[in-house]
Amino acid sequence: MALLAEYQAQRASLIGNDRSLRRENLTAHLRSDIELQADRIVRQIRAKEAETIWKEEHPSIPHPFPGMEFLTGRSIIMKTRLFEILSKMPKGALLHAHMDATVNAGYLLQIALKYPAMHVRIHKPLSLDNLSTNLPEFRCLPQEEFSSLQSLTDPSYPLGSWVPLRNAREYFASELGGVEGFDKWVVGSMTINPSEAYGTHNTITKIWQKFGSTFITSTGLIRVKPIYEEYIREFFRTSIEDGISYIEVRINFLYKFMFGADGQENIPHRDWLVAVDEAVKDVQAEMAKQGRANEFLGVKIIYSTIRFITPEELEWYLEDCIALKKEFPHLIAGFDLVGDENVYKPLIHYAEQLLRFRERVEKEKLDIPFIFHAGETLGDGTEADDNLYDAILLGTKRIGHGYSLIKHPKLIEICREKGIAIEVCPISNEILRLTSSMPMHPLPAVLNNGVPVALCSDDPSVFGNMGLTFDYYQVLAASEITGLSTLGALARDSIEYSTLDGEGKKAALIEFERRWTEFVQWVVAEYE
Ligand SMILES: O=c1[nH]cnc2c1ncn2[C@@H]1O[C@H](CO)[C@@H](O)[C@H]1O
Repeated sequence: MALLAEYQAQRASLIGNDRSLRRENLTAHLRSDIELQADRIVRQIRAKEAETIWKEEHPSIPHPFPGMEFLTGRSIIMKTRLFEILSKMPKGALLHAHMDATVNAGYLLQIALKYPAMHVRIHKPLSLDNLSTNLPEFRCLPQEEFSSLQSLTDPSYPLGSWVPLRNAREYFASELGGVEGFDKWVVGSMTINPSEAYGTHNTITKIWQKFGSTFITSTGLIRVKPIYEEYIREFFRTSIEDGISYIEVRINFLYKFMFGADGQENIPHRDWLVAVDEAVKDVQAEMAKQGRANEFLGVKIIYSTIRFITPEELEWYLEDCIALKKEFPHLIAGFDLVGDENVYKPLIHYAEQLLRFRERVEKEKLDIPFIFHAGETLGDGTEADDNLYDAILLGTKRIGHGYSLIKHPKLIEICREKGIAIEVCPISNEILRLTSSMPMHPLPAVLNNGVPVALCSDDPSVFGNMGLTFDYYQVLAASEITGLSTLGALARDSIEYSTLDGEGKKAALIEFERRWTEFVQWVVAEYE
């Protein structure tokens, strides 16, 4: 018996020692009694739901489990109490999202339908068999080019001709579902559905083909000034409703102009920034009117372009970024290169331009850190994986995705010591087929090696993970140890590792603590 008692003591000590290194326990001393109580309640609810709703039969979801494939499990997630709780949780900052993929696709279509200048065309006849691959192309036309065609689907439709969006919708063939069929077709072209992610496109290469096509379609609608203005307001409002109080959003500046309401493609980048500035002010004013001013602390932009351009072209974008920073110092937070790392150019391809940019930025005392996507791959020693070396050597402030970081002990050490936070996008990684479900995601390994992490949604309109609640849910549901306190630590880190400056960051952290306390009190009052 003494033998076993001694073993038990050793066991408890080892577990205690190991657990003490986990992220949430590094700040355990800061936890209030009420937070501990809320954390315990949430654990009980999670355990109960794992045994009930996640074990029940659901029509068309044969083998549910917590942390399962998001697109299949989404309807179950939304019925859980855990989801209800997390949707009320203050999330801190959203540090990784692509602007073009932040507003519900159906809502975007509704905005676009207000503009008679918006047209649509196709190049192949539409049929029930090709609805998911025969994609709509949208464009805002100048008045003199408006078309009077009625239908995209009539046999007399001249393929490749523009049809006013409203007509195309109203006269969409009834065999293809009429108006409702049109909406489904358009929304389907801007989103990924479960049979694509887990069936027809179930490889990284194939899902990226589908994923890339959603941007081609949605950009046609979004890159129109009046639509953009409404779009970004909706993004900010829905984020706030989800408990996000500050945003660093990546805007893709690849196209040099946006279309104006008059159908002319002549709106330069500086006007895109003016639009963001105005939207932030308007939404802040709305919030102030509701007595909720402190729930929305603002938005910054991570200037992005796509990693298929030439190094010479990159020079233009870097100059453009510097010019915008000088005119809008409060808006430009950093610089990034985006797009599929597995197929496009690695960072090393642009090293010379990036190094010169860094030197120049330092000399002119401009604050434009690199905030690079890197290691969003399953590769081990591939160019995409090696991007992690270059991102770190080039001085990246944070790493977007860093999915393959876990294979690099030295880089983990550097991230931990230098405080390079990883923007982890759990649902994005699963839908883009890096992992088949949350229990297989490397997040706990990264986190428990002391690397700071901010949870992010990446492309919520394409994946259906609007806000941050779904990503937090997947992380919480897939663990036995991660608790509400861990999520609180992650939310706090999203502010800590943002580009907010000293005073701004301090204020944001104070406000977060106020909301966090209110939240844990609510959990206890409501669910005890
Ligand atoms: O997870 C991602 N990794 C890399 N690039 C991405 C990701 N999500 C979106 N984009 C890229 O951002 C652009 C839209 O602004 C798109 O070109 C898309 O490929």
